[in-house]
Amino acid sequence: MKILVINAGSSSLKYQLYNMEQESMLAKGRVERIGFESSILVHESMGKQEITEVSEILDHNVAIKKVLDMLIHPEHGILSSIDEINAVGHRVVHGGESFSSSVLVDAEVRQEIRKLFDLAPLHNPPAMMGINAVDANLPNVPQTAVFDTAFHQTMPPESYLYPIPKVLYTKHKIRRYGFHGTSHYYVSQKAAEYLGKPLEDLKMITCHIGNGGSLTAVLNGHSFDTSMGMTPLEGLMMGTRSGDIDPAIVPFTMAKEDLTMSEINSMLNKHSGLLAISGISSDMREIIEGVQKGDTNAKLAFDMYEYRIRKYIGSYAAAMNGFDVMVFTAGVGENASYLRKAICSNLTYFGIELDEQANEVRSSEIRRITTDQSKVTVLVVPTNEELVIARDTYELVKNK
Ligand SMILES: Nc1ncnc2c1ncn2[C@@H]1O[C@H](COP(=O)(O)OP(=O)(O)O)[C@@H](O)[C@H]1O
Ligand SMILES: CC(=O)OP(=O)(O)O
Ligand SMILES: [Mg+2]
Repeated sequence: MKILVINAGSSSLKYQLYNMEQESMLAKGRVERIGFESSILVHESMGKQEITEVSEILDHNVAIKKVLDMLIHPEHGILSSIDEINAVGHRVVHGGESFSSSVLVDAEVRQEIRKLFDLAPLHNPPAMMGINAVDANLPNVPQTAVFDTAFHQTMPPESYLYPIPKVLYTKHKIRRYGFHGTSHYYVSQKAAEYLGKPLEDLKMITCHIGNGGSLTAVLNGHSFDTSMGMTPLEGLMMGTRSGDIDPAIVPFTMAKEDLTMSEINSMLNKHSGLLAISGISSDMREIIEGVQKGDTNAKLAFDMYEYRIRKYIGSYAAAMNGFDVMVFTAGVGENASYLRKAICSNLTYFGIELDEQANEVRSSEIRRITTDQSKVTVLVVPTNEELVIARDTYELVKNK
């Protein structure tokens, strides 16, 4: 069975094609700058050369059409016909309280995803566009929705409620949902498997640090608390997102700077975080380069970023009354040994003893970066959200 996995963003679309019998990836790629004149499609079929195509891709419908054309391209493709695609799985960021597991997309599911546009204006509309685009181009193929929020539906009310009037929860569902759940789920499973211990017996902190970042306290295999909130803005300092700030800053700044709601939203989501403090970039690679060159703004940005991660680790240690395992994952977590070292070197109170040599190893494999004596085991676990989406999709469609 062949499954296409789609992760649609507002102006981008990432995809992977899987053969589920072997769980092997057949092709992957991304479309960037959808809606612009010069959109970019980067495609790679396994065993063939990567190809980059620049053209005008005005919407997600055209993007999907281009991806399908590329999959059957005589030179760069991997399929002889698009009829070989048996199902399509979508990453849907916000599932609200309606979904605690992945589902087949039907009319009801569509309506629920649409209802959640309000809560995830940057993420759910493009996912819906992706679903509609697949409908238009592959009308008879079953589609599934895999939610970032699903794994976090096990959080207890003391974790997910905000201390504000309760009517806001009952009326508008204002609460913590948490995101990157597919990744937190995957890496926690992998970590337990690697250590040969039942996940149910472990207290784990998973650190998904990419462009967006979140930490999760995984208690006995379930999400107990997580740093992102009603939206993916809360929690850690991120590439361009502020993370936690005093909520009073919002009305204060709106008044002082005469900003609209959409302007303040854009400021906190797109013009804050590493980018704002460093004045250089939202990309951790460039921040670390800046630090190493002696740039003081880059250093301040790095220190704030690291300190805020460490504070969350401390609070989740308190939340679970200790922890046995900590996992680093996603673009920054998997690659930035410099950041991992800064974090771990300042957590010796918890009995973390970094193995500096192991920390510097570059690999795409799961690995331990603490010594044998370390009280807490720290691992680097490459995440694979697309594989989880493919597996869930396979489970949902295989007997249909
Ligand atoms: N070698 C590296 N060192 C430090 N940071 C890196 C490295 N490689 C990638 N990154 C960081 O990973 C981030 C992207 O992470 P990723 O998980 O792919 O994000 P997203 O899925 O949110 O787009 C980049 O912004 C970059 O800062
Ligand atoms: C939910 C979220 O923040 O996703 P990403 O990290 O991909 O932006
Ligand atoms: Mg990501």
